[in-house]
Amino acid sequence: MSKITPTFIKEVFDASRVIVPQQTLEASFEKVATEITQNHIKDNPIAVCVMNGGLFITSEIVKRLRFPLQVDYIHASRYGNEYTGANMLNWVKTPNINPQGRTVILFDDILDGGLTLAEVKRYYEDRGALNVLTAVMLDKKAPRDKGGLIKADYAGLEVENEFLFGFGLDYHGYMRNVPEIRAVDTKHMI
Ligand SMILES: O=P(O)(O)OC[C@H]1O[C@H](OP(=O)(O)OP(=O)(O)O)[C@H](O)[C@@H]1O
Ligand SMILES: Nc1nc2[nH]cnc2c(=O)[nH]1
Repeated sequence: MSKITPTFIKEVFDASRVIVPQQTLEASFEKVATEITQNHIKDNPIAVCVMNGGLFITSEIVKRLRFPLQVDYIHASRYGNEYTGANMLNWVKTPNINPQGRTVILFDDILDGGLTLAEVKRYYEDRGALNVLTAVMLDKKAPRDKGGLIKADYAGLEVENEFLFGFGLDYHGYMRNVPEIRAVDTKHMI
Protein backbone atom coordinates (compact mmCIF):
# COMPACT_ATOMS: atom_id res chain seq x y z
CA MET A 1 0.00 0.00 0.00
CA SER A 2 1.23 3.55 -0.71
CA LYS A 3 2.97 5.33 2.15
CA ILE A 4 1.36 8.59 1.01
CA THR A 5 -1.68 8.58 3.29
CA PRO A 6 -3.41 11.58 4.89
CA THR A 7 -1.78 10.62 8.23
CA PHE A 8 1.66 10.61 6.62
CA ILE A 9 0.98 13.94 4.91
CA LYS A 10 0.14 15.43 8.31
CA GLU A 11 3.47 14.11 9.66
CA VAL A 12 5.30 15.76 6.74
CA PHE A 13 3.49 19.04 7.39
CA ASP A 14 4.27 18.94 11.14
CA ALA A 15 8.00 18.33 10.47
CA SER A 16 8.24 21.09 7.83
CA ARG A 17 9.19 24.69 8.50
CA VAL A 18 7.77 27.97 7.27
CA ILE A 19 9.93 29.67 4.65
CA VAL A 20 7.58 32.45 3.53
CA PRO A 21 4.61 33.46 5.72
CA GLN A 22 1.30 34.44 4.17
CA GLN A 23 1.73 38.18 4.81
CA THR A 24 5.07 38.27 2.99
CA LEU A 25 3.50 36.47 0.04
CA GLU A 26 0.65 38.99 -0.06
CA ALA A 27 3.11 41.90 -0.16
CA SER A 28 5.01 40.26 -3.01
CA PHE A 29 1.79 39.85 -5.03
CA GLU A 30 1.12 43.57 -4.64
CA LYS A 31 4.66 44.37 -5.83
CA VAL A 32 4.45 42.12 -8.91
CA ALA A 33 0.94 43.34 -9.80
CA THR A 34 2.10 46.96 -9.61
CA GLU A 35 5.07 46.24 -11.90
CA ILE A 36 2.91 44.38 -14.42
CA THR A 37 0.34 47.18 -14.38
CA GLN A 38 3.03 49.80 -15.04
CA ASN A 39 4.47 47.85 -17.96
CA HIS A 40 1.43 46.25 -19.61
CA ILE A 41 -1.63 48.40 -18.95
CA LYS A 42 -1.97 49.15 -22.66
CA ASP A 43 -0.92 45.74 -24.03
CA ASN A 44 -4.22 43.79 -23.91
CA PRO A 45 -2.25 40.75 -22.66
CA ILE A 46 -3.18 37.09 -22.31
CA ALA A 47 -2.43 35.99 -18.73
CA VAL A 48 -1.57 32.29 -18.92
CA CYS A 49 -1.69 30.05 -15.86
CA VAL A 50 0.84 27.19 -16.00
CA MET A 51 -1.15 24.47 -14.25
CA ASN A 52 -1.12 22.99 -11.70
CA GLY A 53 1.32 25.00 -9.63
CA GLY A 54 0.43 28.35 -11.21
CA LEU A 55 -3.21 28.18 -10.10
CA PHE A 56 -2.94 30.30 -6.96
CA ILE A 57 -0.36 32.88 -8.07
CA THR A 58 -2.33 33.49 -11.29
CA SER A 59 -5.50 34.28 -9.40
CA GLU A 60 -3.67 36.43 -6.82
CA ILE A 61 -1.99 38.58 -9.46
CA VAL A 62 -4.75 38.70 -12.05
CA LYS A 63 -7.34 39.91 -9.53
CA ARG A 64 -5.02 42.85 -8.78
CA LEU A 65 -4.69 43.87 -12.47
CA ARG A 66 -7.40 46.45 -13.18
CA PHE A 67 -7.08 46.68 -16.97
CA PRO A 68 -8.38 44.64 -19.91
CA LEU A 69 -6.79 41.22 -20.25
CA GLN A 70 -7.77 37.66 -21.11
CA VAL A 71 -6.98 34.58 -19.02
CA ASP A 72 -5.95 31.20 -20.44
CA TYR A 73 -4.20 28.14 -19.07
CA ILE A 74 -1.90 25.38 -20.11
CA HIS A 75 -1.06 22.24 -18.21
CA ALA A 76 2.54 21.12 -18.49
CA SER A 77 4.48 19.16 -15.93
CA ARG A 78 8.03 17.83 -15.61
CA TYR A 79 8.32 16.70 -11.99
CA GLY A 80 5.33 14.39 -11.36
CA ASN A 81 6.03 13.08 -7.85
CA GLU A 82 9.82 13.31 -8.24
CA TYR A 83 12.28 15.84 -6.75
CA THR A 84 14.21 16.26 -9.97
CA GLY A 85 12.49 17.37 -13.16
CA ALA A 86 12.52 15.32 -16.36
CA ASN A 87 14.26 16.75 -19.44
CA MET A 88 10.98 16.81 -21.36
CA LEU A 89 7.73 18.54 -20.48
CA ASN A 90 4.62 16.41 -20.30
CA TRP A 91 2.04 18.53 -22.15
CA VAL A 92 -1.34 17.70 -20.66
CA LYS A 93 -3.31 20.62 -22.11
CA THR A 94 -2.38 23.19 -24.76
CA PRO A 95 -3.88 26.71 -24.59
CA ASN A 96 -7.18 27.93 -26.05
CA ILE A 97 -6.55 31.53 -27.10
CA ASN A 98 -4.61 32.21 -30.31
CA PRO A 99 -1.45 34.14 -29.26
CA GLN A 100 -0.64 35.50 -32.74
CA GLY A 101 0.52 39.12 -32.35
CA ARG A 102 -0.34 39.19 -28.61
CA THR A 103 1.56 39.98 -25.44
CA VAL A 104 1.54 36.82 -23.29
CA ILE A 105 2.35 36.76 -19.57
CA LEU A 106 3.07 33.27 -18.18
CA PHE A 107 2.33 32.76 -14.48
CA ASP A 108 3.95 29.95 -12.51
CA ASP A 109 4.62 29.24 -8.85
CA ILE A 110 8.38 28.67 -9.03
CA LEU A 111 11.42 29.05 -11.25
CA ASP A 112 13.80 26.21 -10.36
CA GLY A 113 15.81 24.47 -13.11
CA GLY A 114 13.97 26.72 -15.52
CA LEU A 115 13.08 24.23 -18.27
CA THR A 116 9.30 24.46 -17.75
CA LEU A 117 9.07 28.18 -18.43
CA ALA A 118 11.73 28.07 -21.16
CA GLU A 119 9.73 25.48 -23.04
CA VAL A 120 6.33 27.12 -22.53
CA LYS A 121 7.82 30.45 -23.62
CA ARG A 122 9.18 28.83 -26.77
CA TYR A 123 5.76 27.25 -27.43
CA TYR A 124 4.20 30.72 -27.53
CA GLU A 125 7.01 32.29 -29.54
CA ASP A 126 6.72 29.52 -32.14
CA ARG A 127 3.01 30.35 -32.46
CA GLY A 128 3.55 34.02 -33.24
CA ALA A 129 3.20 35.77 -29.88
CA LEU A 130 4.50 39.34 -30.10
CA ASN A 131 6.13 39.27 -26.67
CA VAL A 132 6.23 36.53 -24.00
CA LEU A 133 6.87 37.56 -20.38
CA THR A 134 7.25 35.32 -17.34
CA ALA A 135 6.05 35.93 -13.78
CA VAL A 136 6.80 33.66 -10.83
CA MET A 137 5.94 33.75 -7.15
CA LEU A 138 9.33 32.28 -6.18
CA ASP A 139 12.77 32.39 -7.78
CA LYS A 140 14.76 29.48 -6.35
CA LYS A 141 18.52 29.97 -5.91
CA ALA A 142 19.16 26.70 -7.74
CA PRO A 143 21.45 25.91 -10.66
CA ARG A 144 19.46 26.37 -13.87
CA ASP A 145 19.20 23.39 -16.19
CA LYS A 146 20.85 23.55 -19.61
CA GLY A 147 18.42 25.54 -21.76
CA GLY A 148 16.44 26.64 -18.72
CA LEU A 149 15.10 30.16 -18.24
CA ILE A 150 17.73 32.11 -16.29
CA LYS A 151 15.55 34.90 -14.93
CA ALA A 152 11.83 35.60 -14.85
CA ASP A 153 10.68 39.05 -15.96
CA TYR A 154 8.69 39.35 -12.72
CA ALA A 155 9.55 37.49 -9.52
CA GLY A 156 7.94 37.85 -6.10
CA LEU A 157 10.63 36.50 -3.78
CA GLU A 158 13.95 34.67 -3.84
CA VAL A 159 14.16 31.39 -1.90
CA GLU A 160 16.96 28.99 -1.00
CA ASN A 161 17.48 25.70 -2.81
CA GLU A 162 15.17 23.42 -0.81
CA PHE A 163 12.09 21.40 -1.75
CA LEU A 164 9.08 23.55 -0.98
CA PHE A 165 5.32 23.13 -0.77
CA GLY A 166 2.29 25.36 -0.29
CA PHE A 167 0.49 28.02 -2.32
CA GLY A 168 0.31 25.78 -5.39
CA LEU A 169 3.49 23.77 -4.80
CA ASP A 170 2.77 20.13 -3.99
CA TYR A 171 4.23 17.30 -1.98
CA HIS A 172 3.16 14.08 -3.76
CA GLY A 173 0.12 15.92 -5.05
CA TYR A 174 -0.87 17.14 -1.57
CA MET A 175 -0.59 20.42 0.33
CA ARG A 176 -0.95 22.79 -2.64
CA ASN A 177 -3.68 24.38 -0.50
CA VAL A 178 -1.32 25.33 2.37
CA PRO A 179 -1.52 29.16 2.53
CA GLU A 180 2.22 29.77 3.06
CA ILE A 181 5.49 28.38 1.69
CA ARG A 182 7.13 25.58 3.70
CA ALA A 183 10.25 23.43 3.26
CA VAL A 184 10.04 19.65 3.47
CA ASP A 185 12.26 18.10 6.15
CA THR A 186 14.98 16.06 4.40
CA LYS A 187 13.81 12.88 6.13
CA HIS A 188 10.62 13.12 4.11
CA MET A 189 12.30 13.50 0.71
CA ILE A 190 11.06 10.05 -0.38
O1 LIG B 1 11.89 25.49 -13.25
P1 LIG B 1 11.58 24.03 -13.29
O2 LIG B 1 12.70 23.18 -12.75
O3 LIG B 1 11.13 23.54 -14.64
O4 LIG B 1 10.43 23.75 -12.24
C1 LIG B 1 9.31 24.55 -12.10
C2 LIG B 1 8.05 23.77 -12.38
O5 LIG B 1 7.94 22.66 -11.49
C3 LIG B 1 6.62 22.62 -10.95
O6 LIG B 1 5.75 21.95 -11.81
P2 LIG B 1 5.57 20.37 -11.86
O7 LIG B 1 6.29 19.81 -13.03
O8 LIG B 1 5.90 19.79 -10.51
O9 LIG B 1 4.03 20.21 -12.15
P3 LIG B 1 2.80 20.82 -11.27
O10 LIG B 1 2.72 22.27 -11.60
O11 LIG B 1 1.61 20.07 -11.76
O12 LIG B 1 3.12 20.56 -9.82
C4 LIG B 1 6.25 24.08 -10.88
O13 LIG B 1 4.85 24.26 -10.82
C5 LIG B 1 6.85 24.66 -12.13
O14 LIG B 1 5.97 24.60 -13.24
N1 LIG C 1 6.56 21.17 -5.02
C1 LIG C 1 7.65 21.64 -5.63
N2 LIG C 1 7.74 21.57 -6.96
C2 LIG C 1 8.86 22.09 -7.53
N3 LIG C 1 9.20 22.16 -8.83
C3 LIG C 1 10.39 22.74 -8.88
N4 LIG C 1 10.85 23.05 -7.65
C4 LIG C 1 9.89 22.66 -6.79
C5 LIG C 1 9.78 22.71 -5.35
O1 LIG C 1 10.62 23.20 -4.59
N5 LIG C 1 8.63 22.19 -4.84
